[in-house]
Amino acid sequence: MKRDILTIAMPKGRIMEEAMEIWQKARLPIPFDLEDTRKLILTIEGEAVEWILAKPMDVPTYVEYGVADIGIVGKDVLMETEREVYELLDLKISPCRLSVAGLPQTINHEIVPRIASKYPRVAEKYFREQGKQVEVVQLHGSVELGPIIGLADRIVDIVSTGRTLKENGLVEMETIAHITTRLIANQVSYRMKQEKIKEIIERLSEVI
Ligand SMILES: Nc1ncnc2c1ncn2[C@@H]1O[C@H](COP(=O)(O)OP(=O)(O)OP(=O)(O)O)[C@@H](O)[C@H]1O
Ligand SMILES: O=P(O)(O)OC[C@H]1O[C@H](OP(=O)(O)OP(=O)(O)O)[C@H](O)[C@@H]1O
Repeated sequence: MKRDILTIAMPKGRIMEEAMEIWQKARLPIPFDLEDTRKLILTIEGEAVEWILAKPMDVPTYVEYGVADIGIVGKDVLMETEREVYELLDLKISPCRLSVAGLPQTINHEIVPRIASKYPRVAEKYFREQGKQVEVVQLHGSVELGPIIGLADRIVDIVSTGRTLKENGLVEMETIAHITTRLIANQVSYRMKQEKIKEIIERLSEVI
């Protein structure tokens, strides 16, 4: 942890685009060279702030280990990674849901159905709590392929507009959780850098 600098873990991709909008509205500083850069650590002139550009699934890891003081991350990732971090604020951006989906009207002949997912822990926990035994196969993307190519009976994945399911002939069967993006903090940073972090929370709260 850097004493005098607040380090923010920002996920590259769709969350960053929306997060930048509320960051701007909240009059919080943003690095200039964000659009066209391969840099992974960005500083802001005149501000005691730096951004780490991270893969979404890695954001809670950086924050738990204290290499980032705060982070922006989807609730889906928090549920999957189960990291020891404080969840401070619901930014209410990138809304979607984590759902079970599959081919319509399939009769499950398998005693232990196979579930493909980018979220193996969430999937296992969900079916276990239902008293159902399943085999979970982890994929890293294009999860909707699973049932179509015969790898899995069902999937557990993000659904937003439903377009990906529809265009691949799948239907949403059960909703596991409604998801939005959260502001998280390292537990020690939250105490040591309370003033800076509280100011960010206040400013963001005004524009959410
Ligand atoms: N289709 C979607 N619509 C809205 N929000 C989404 C959608 N898909 C994912 N999200 C939310 O945005 C977060 C980041 O998604 P994104 O697609 O940028 O990353 P990713 O595909 O998990 O990461 P990567 O492909 O870089 O490993 C997810 O964790 C989820 O909270
Ligand atoms: O309901 P929709 O609006 O169609 O959105 C859902 C899709 O968006 C995400 O995929 P992403 O674009 O991140 O690609 P991925 O398959 O590589 O994860 C998610 O995994 C679904 O596939």
